[in-house]
Amino acid sequence: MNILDKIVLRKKEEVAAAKALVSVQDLENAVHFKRTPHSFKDFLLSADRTGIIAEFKRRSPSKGLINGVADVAEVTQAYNSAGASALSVLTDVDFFGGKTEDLLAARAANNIPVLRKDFMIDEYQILEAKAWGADIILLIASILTPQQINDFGKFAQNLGLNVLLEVHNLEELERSISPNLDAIGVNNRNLADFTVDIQTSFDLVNKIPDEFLKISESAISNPQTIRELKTAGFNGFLIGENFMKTDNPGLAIQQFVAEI
Ligand SMILES: O=P(O)(O)OC[C@@H](O)[C@@H](O)c1c[nH]c2ccccc12
Repeated sequence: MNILDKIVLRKKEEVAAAKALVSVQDLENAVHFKRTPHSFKDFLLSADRTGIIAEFKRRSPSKGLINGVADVAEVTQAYNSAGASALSVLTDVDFFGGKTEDLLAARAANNIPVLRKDFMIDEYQILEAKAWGADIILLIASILTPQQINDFGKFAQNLGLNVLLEVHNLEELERSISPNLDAIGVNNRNLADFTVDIQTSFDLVNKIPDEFLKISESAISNPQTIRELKTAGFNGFLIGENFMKTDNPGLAIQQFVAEI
């Protein structure tokens, strides 16, 4: 069993436990449930912003502890001030050290799109994302059937949420394309074995239909890479560790942006 299989198994238990504690009605009654989500596209393509989706990530299965002290409101506000187009906040507890409160805190502190970064396997989690104030959800092709991607995408868009589909190879991309998506992200990290290769993005960019926003995800640590990815056709760049591993992620993004 690879790490992704383990995460999904644990996620099923977590979702079952959450459902027993908080009803769908409770989620629908949350204040954020009524807010209109920001448009991912507007912020990604805005000339005033950088296209960077800056991630708050405490730890990961591949890297272990990345940052045990960072404050989510402080860091996400600094990401925002430096020109991030969106924020990505991990809500997975057991493998990434995230929590619901992190998403709520990032939402409260910022007026730009926030991605709920988690392993979505059930519509209930999409309702949670909406109730917690997220604007974007992630669907990971390698853990979902094409039918689920289509259904979850439609369900999320009906709630006004933006949908980011993550793929890692051509086969996943071709089988997962659906009209109910806003953006397609190429993950440079293979979640099954953690190998990283930025070339994955360059190989797949021209296979993504132009109606979707194009995002390159993971292992980006160099401003020069952003320029190359832009030239290749990418609109967005998901960056976590490169900022989070420093003792001042806000300063790290500021210096990075100055060099783009
Ligand atoms: O920290 P990095 O290498 O900059 O990567 C960020 C982001 O792409 C990565 O955290 C990620 C991409 N897809 C995911 C799915 C689940 C959890 C995490 C991820």
